[in-house]
Amino acid sequence: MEKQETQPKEWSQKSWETLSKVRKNSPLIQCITNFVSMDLAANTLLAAGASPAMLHSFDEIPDFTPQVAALYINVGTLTASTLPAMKSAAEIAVKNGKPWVFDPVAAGCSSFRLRACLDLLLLKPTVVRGNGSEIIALSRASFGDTKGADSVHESMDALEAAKSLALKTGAVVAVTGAVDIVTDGKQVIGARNGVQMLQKITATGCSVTALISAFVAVDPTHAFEATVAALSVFGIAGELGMQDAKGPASLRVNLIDSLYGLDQESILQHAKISSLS
Ligand SMILES: Nc1ncnc2c1ncn2[C@@H]1O[C@H](COP(=O)(O)OP(=O)(O)O)[C@@H](O)[C@H]1O
Ligand SMILES: Cc1ncsc1CCOP(=O)(O)O
Ligand SMILES: [Mg+2]
Repeated sequence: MEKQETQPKEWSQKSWETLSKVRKNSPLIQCITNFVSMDLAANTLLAAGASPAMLHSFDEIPDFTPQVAALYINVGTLTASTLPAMKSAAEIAVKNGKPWVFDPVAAGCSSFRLRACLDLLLLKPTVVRGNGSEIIALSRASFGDTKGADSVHESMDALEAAKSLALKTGAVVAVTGAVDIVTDGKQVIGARNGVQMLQKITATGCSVTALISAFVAVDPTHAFEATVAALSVFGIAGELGMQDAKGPASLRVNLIDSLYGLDQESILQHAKISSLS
């Protein structure tokens, strides 16, 4: 039977329902993430109702990773000594049927980092979320056309790269920017929530990937829909937070407050989700 496409109003309802489920279930999310993002990513998860644990020691992974609802891996401050823990956690998550979500920060920055990201992709992430330059680097398996952790591409420039990466890896692939794109290689959904000022706060990308992990944790059989919902919810929190922000520092505070206080009416009113297929 042909799969029914979710309509725009259903997308916003789905976003609300998934946030409500995160609040109700408070999923435990293991985050192996970079030093810059630890604070904002953990606070994003707490504000959404999830339970973050920034545990990254190789020695703890065999005991701890099987207990989590989802695993989040982010290579932002990658070193040769931190990579084995990431690989081990991903393997254990997959072995235990837990979803894992990958943020390939600055994937195209160096051959070391690109190789590490391509190796992690072989360990079957459920979702990959990056900016335009990161997704293009992974899809072409080439480094160079990038500016560290920041993107030199619009998200829409990475649409074909995202589709091809999704087909190659079997992961749901999300590209953020003015339009957040989510694809499984066939279906493409765009979420147009968010404000440009989010780019002026470090680790907002890392934090929205952490949020995706929590949303996927409570709806693992619908990772695609959960990813769309998380991106839209984070963007709406940014829009509401921007209303009385004076700049990046106050937006950072307001973002967390808005996410914490989001209600059904605000989500249904503000969500801008549509098909790009
Ligand atoms: N031009 C923009 N307009 C609105 N929202 C944006 C814009 N650029 C980025 N965002 C939002 O900022 C957050 C971080 O995305 P992005 O800056 O692409 O990630 P990264 O920090 O990994 O490069 C996402 O929620 C995204 O939707
Ligand atoms: C600045 C920086 N350098 C290494 S990791 C990192 C944080 C990147 O965060 P984001 O990808 O969310 O902008
Ligand atoms: Mg990033």
